[in-house]
Amino acid sequence: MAKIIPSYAPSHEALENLSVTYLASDEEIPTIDYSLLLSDGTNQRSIALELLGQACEEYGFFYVYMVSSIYGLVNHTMPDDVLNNVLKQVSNYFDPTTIEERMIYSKKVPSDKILWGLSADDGENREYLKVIAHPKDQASSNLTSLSKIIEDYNKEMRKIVVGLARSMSENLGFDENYIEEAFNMKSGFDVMAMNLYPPNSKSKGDIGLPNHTDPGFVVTLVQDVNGGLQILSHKGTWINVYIPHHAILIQLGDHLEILTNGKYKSHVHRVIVNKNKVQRISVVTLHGPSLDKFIVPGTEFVDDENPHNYIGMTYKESLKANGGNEIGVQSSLEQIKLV
Ligand SMILES: O=C(O)CCC(=O)C(=O)O
Ligand SMILES: [Fe+2]
Repeated sequence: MAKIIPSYAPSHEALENLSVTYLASDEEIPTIDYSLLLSDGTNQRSIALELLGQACEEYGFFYVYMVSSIYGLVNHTMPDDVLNNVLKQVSNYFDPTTIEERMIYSKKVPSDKILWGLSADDGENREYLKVIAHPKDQASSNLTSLSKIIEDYNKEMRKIVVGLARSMSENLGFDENYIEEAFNMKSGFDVMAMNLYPPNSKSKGDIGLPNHTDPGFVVTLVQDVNGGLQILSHKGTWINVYIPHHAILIQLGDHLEILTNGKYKSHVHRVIVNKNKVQRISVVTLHGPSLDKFIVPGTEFVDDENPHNYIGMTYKESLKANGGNEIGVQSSLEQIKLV
């Protein structure tokens, strides 16, 4: 029987241009109907929770999406206009004629609240802007024309992330506040990375963003078009991330892996650029614990069979453990892992 290609997959023409080295499978990635997670005490909620548990334990990534209407609207609580606006405004922000204005944010000193970069080399091809979106007293407010939409978008996204934290806590066998408290999420350190692939100058090579995992609790991602992001699955194969329009991709972060002593894992991912043919915008938020929160595997996840696998440290220390800075939010999992 012929395979039905979902309407949100890229065209054959787009795929033909992709170097063979970076081919990945079009395996479906797990989907979670967010409204069912919120529906109190129903049988459907138990099923949604079970699917979420499987997605976290096996895959480490999934997208939030409405199961009952395959090509329809997505069923999370992010208002459509906020989602449209963030993508549109970020696209405008990366106007090639105003690059010089953005360059003032390229200074890499640890105290920076905002970081801009442009790479066009063998290792990376993207233009990006990283800002602190939460907590308010540390946020990069009023520094760019994007401040208002960033605030609106992050406010909505945080509600979804808190809902996921509660459901995941239940799945792990705890009170629903377990993850929120373990990460002190009320003061959680959220960094938004806005990415343009390839950057306005021509890209050199296929890599948009090299293999990496991300720190934090979870990473949320929205994008304007599909194509480019690939995640390494638990089976050791690369999966193309094709998600429906307006769906939100959730990837588990390093610190959920640390808290659960490896029961839930962050997964390596990368971005491949398509020979400069299609430009893509992604808005990626790394939702972290509060900077001063000490993160260590929960005692409930440690026993004779599962010894302590990670060194405990504050979130702030972990962001600096590989020589990076806070706003850079690079993974330090290699430095934190004991085995
Ligand atoms: O833009 C993407 O598709 C992924 C970006 C990413 O992985 C990141 O910013 O950490
Ligand atoms: Fe990432």
